[in-house]
Amino acid sequence: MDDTVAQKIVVEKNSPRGTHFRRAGPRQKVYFESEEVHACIVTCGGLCPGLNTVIREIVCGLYHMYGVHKVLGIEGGYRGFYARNTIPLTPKVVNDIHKRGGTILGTSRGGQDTSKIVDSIQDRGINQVYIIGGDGTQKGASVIFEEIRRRGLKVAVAGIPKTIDNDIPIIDKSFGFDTAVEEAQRAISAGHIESESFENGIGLVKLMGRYSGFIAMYATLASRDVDCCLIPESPFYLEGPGGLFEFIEKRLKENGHMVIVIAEGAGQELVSESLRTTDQQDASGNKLLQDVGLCISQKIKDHFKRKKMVINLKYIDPTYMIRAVPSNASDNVYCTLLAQSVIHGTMAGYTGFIGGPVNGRHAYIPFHRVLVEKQNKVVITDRMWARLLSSTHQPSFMDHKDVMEDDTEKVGQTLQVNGKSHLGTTTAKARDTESIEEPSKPI
Ligand SMILES: Nc1ncnc2c1ncn2[C@@H]1O[C@H](COP(=O)(O)OP(=O)(O)OP(=O)(O)O)[C@@H](O)[C@H]1O
Ligand SMILES: O=P(O)(O)OC[C@H]1O[C@](O)(CO)[C@@H](O)[C@@H]1O
Repeated sequence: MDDTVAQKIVVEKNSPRGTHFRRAGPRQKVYFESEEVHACIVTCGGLCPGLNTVIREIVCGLYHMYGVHKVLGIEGGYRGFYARNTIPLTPKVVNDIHKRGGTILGTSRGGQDTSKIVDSIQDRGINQVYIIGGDGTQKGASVIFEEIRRRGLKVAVAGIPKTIDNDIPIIDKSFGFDTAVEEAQRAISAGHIESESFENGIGLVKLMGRYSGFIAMYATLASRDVDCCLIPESPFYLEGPGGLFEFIEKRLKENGHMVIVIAEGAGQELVSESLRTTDQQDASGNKLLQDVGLCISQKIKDHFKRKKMVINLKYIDPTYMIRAVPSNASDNVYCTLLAQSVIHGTMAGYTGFIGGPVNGRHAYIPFHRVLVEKQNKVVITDRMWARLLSSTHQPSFMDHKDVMEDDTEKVGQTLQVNGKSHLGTTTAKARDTESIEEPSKPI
């Protein structure tokens, strides 16, 4: 391991930075030293509350804590490295950006040409690259890191995980998630008010969550207005005993109205063949999902029409309203911690890692560790889902399908779900900070 890029500075034992680094051992008492740090920041993938806050804190942290004055913003995602302009970022430029949603840099999907990206990094004399984005983005970051290593460049690459769906593995939580849950409640509240105001009113609210139902689950638990929450991890069925239609009839009879929350990736198998376009992908190769909310709305309407029962169903899709809002107070604090932790890691000479909290402690996790892990998902035999079921009293739909097999380690644990016992599984993910390997130093 060559530390030529690092200048050895002994950190004051009692300084906050000293405390921060002591946890991970003496090698971290080494700061990044090149002639001059020249950093760049890029955001890729979908929007997420808090993107601007992270950008702001990287710029201000580098400037104020490390005297770094050269920070470039790459416009429009990965392709911006070679196809767009750059924006010089200073504390003055970014001062107020955390109050706005979106990203001042712009973002995109697709357009990952590693060779051209690294050429651009090399040509511009950049020696620190901060990459903010979801799992696709971090795969791209890992490839960029490998190419930089192959070329023998003294450039640090650091990833800041972003996904509103909260499905990045290993880390405790992704930024923007709290804000998304809070904003989702506004939509749920609208659905509740609409449903209450009409005879047999049904508010159907679609929330984000392509493969994991965290937003739907937490928004349901937080709001208490939801009668039924449907997520990708919990298959459900419509007709017959224990099915969704039967439950809707029961709730309408009892209360005269109800609210259903559905995550965008739930019940995709119920979307009719004609609507399904399995081969369609976005520019990054992600499968495009059909609007399950619209589809289920129609199926509910058809069902009650057949039964000659009048219902008033209001479908609410707040997807982009939720993603586009500025981050709330707790996410702003969290974004600050994330950004500072990552720049400390990079200035300490680390590269090829994503930064994030693991069991409440900030960790630097090598790209290869994150990329081999499966997406974080709601475990429907875990306590949180059981809590939701007992809060909504919805059917578990477990009569119909067996509990989804999860390839995480199974721990014998019996849970009461809808009055029935089920063998529980808990996620035994690599959550132990000690087990996380050290990321590399720039060569
Ligand atoms: N396997 C991969 N290898 C290299 N680059 C990738 C890979 N997958 C995605 N990318 C690139 O990463 C960028 C973002 O990817 P993607 O659109 O999948 O969003 P994401 O980072 O997963 O965020 P979100 O959670 O919002 O979907 C794109 O520019 C895409 O080309
Ligand atoms: O419409 P876009 O911008 O491609 O993004 C949609 C996707 O992005 C996410 O918000 C984050 O991955 C998903 O929940 C959603 O399916």
